[in-house]
Amino acid sequence: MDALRCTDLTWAFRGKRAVDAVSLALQPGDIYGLVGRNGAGKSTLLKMIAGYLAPTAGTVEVFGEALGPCQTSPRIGCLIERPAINPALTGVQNVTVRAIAQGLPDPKEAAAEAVAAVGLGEASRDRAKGYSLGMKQRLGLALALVGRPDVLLLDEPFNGLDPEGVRLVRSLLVRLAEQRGTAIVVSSHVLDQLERMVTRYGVIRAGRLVAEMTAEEVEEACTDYLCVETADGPRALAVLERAFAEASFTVMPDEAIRVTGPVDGDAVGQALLAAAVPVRGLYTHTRDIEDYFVELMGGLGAVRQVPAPTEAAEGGENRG
Ligand SMILES: Nc1ncnc2c1ncn2[C@@H]1O[C@H](COP(=O)(O)OP(=O)(O)OP(=O)(O)O)[C@@H](O)[C@H]1O
Repeated sequence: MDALRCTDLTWAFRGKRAVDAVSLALQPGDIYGLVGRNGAGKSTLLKMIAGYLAPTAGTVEVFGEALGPCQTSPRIGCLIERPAINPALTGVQNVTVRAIAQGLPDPKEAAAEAVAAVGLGEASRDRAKGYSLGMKQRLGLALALVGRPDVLLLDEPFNGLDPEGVRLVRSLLVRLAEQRGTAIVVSSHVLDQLERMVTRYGVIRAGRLVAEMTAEEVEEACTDYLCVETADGPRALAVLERAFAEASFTVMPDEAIRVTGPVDGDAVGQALLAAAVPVRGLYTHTRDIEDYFVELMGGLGAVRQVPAPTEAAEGGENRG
């Protein structure tokens, strides 16, 4: 069963669709990266799923249970825009209040677990009014995590975090997905951070989900060619052309050979070694993921395009 399913989710304001018939589904353990330019509609989409904003049209289901407009689910934890923090309380008190509001059996223990997970440390006993941006962000994450939600919605979770915090949060999210099966939707402009944890991507452009792809598909799309550097270019080329008939080869002015097509680096190395061709270098040239997504946000490449919205969403009434 899907942990989260959105169908034709739409939010229109003064005739403009900030989110336009977005449908997506997450299995337990999925980490879904939402990518899009400023104003593309990522936060608005997350707010509707979280129950902060009533959709103009469309539905949200959590483990098969439909949520009404602006209905929050105890199975969803979220960090969207600025977290609601009481500055007069300490960090751990803020999280305890949230745990009590959720009716958790042992709110203090649940709060302690959440603040420990985000590495708030000693600061958790200080009043939140003195918190830095990064500490507020960690506290916001602890608020999202308390009660061990099955679905996490995180809007720019790396904002304000120092490099250590970024690493901690990233590995925490991967652990939650892998060990607890938490389904996570994460929007971020920090693409190289997303790249290290996301299992699937969704690209939002002008409110529409224009493309979806797996992490493997992105990796493949970002892998341009294999570069072989040898002292004997002509002989290396002859060996490779014989061994890999389906690949294409380009000899560069410095005699390096660029190989594109269905070829594995190890196999190339072994073929050259077997033919006693000395190899000086063998590496895969990859395109920067940021370049890839910038291109994608402006124009589609060879990825699975998401079909246009259904008629029901096109004519949807405001539910809120
Ligand atoms: N309360 C609101 N009233 C009117 N328009 C809004 C409101 N909230 C968002 N919008 C509009 O909806 C569109 C999507 O905004 P949203 O904040 O969801 O984008 P985003 O992808 O999260 O952007 P960013 O990356 O900058 O955070 C924008 O054009 C924005 O101006």
